Amino acid sequence: MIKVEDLTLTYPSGKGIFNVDFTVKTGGITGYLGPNGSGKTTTIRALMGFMRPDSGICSINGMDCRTKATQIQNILGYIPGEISFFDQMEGDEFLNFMSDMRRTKNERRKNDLIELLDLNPKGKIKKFSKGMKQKLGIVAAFMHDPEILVLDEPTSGLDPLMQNVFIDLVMEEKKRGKTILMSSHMFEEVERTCDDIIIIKEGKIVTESDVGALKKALRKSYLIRPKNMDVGWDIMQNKGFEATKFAPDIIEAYIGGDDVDRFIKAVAGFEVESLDVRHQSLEDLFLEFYSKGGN
Ligand SMILES: Nc1ncnc2c1ncn2[C@@H]1O[C@H](COP(=O)(O)OP(=O)(O)OP(=O)(O)O)[C@@H](O)[C@H]1O
Repeated sequence: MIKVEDLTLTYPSGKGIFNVDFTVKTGGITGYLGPNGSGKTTTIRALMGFMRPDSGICSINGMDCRTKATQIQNILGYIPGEISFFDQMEGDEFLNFMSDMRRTKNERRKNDLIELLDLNPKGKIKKFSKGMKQKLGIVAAFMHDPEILVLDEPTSGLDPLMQNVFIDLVMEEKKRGKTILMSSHMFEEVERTCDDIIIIKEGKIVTESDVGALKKALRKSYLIRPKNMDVGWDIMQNKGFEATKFAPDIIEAYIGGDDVDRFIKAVAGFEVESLDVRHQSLEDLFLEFYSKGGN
């Protein structure tokens, strides 16, 4: 279990994270989303024990991330947001170095991951492309088969094919009962893999929900192109529907499931050139949270 309790960590500039509080339950996978500079990496740095919080505690499987960082390393796989390796090392040398440091050797799993990601780990890391470095980071994080995974934008730099391979890998780990916290800007990857979603903005959590509940909150809207915009607009307003002007000649009306009949009767009251249904996607909802701070 990953537990972050009332965590505040401020930089001298006053930026940072404030009273951040969440739990990733054992066997669960939580997506950690937020705009650039919102505090995802800062939270993860505290979880890794790299930074001392001003207040609050974070723990992994009951071990304090500050004082038990070494013990935690043995059960943890971590992909940093910006991967910086020992550039002079060869890729496979780096993987051996990591295994030696953790005192774990699982050659078979390491080789399976290398094959899965289609990585050639030979050659100096400084000559690796961004995607190759990311793959090397993934192998290093997963090769000791850790029970906890903390992944900071794990698919950045991967091509779409590899992003899919990675998502499948994460799903496989989830089936095997791993506990995963994953920061991301990729809505699709979060939607496909996560049980729970946390959105952070300006250092504060603005929403925390399970994906099922978020999906239930998705609204349906209708795009109506009236023959006469003024007439259509007035009728929608007078009948009290929540509507916006999607385009100069198109009205977007947001209609709850129990209001459809009333809506159809209202639309029958004016001449309509076209009517389309628009399903709000999770991505639309996330973007709303990003821009408004969530409500
Ligand atoms: N080492 C640092 N020293 C001072 N300020 C920092 C430091 N690292 C981050 N910050 C500031 O803290 C805030 C949170 O940054 P953080 O890197 O945690 O955001 P993030 O959500 O991971 O962003 P991104 O999506 O861009 O990776 C930002 O305003 C950033 O400028």
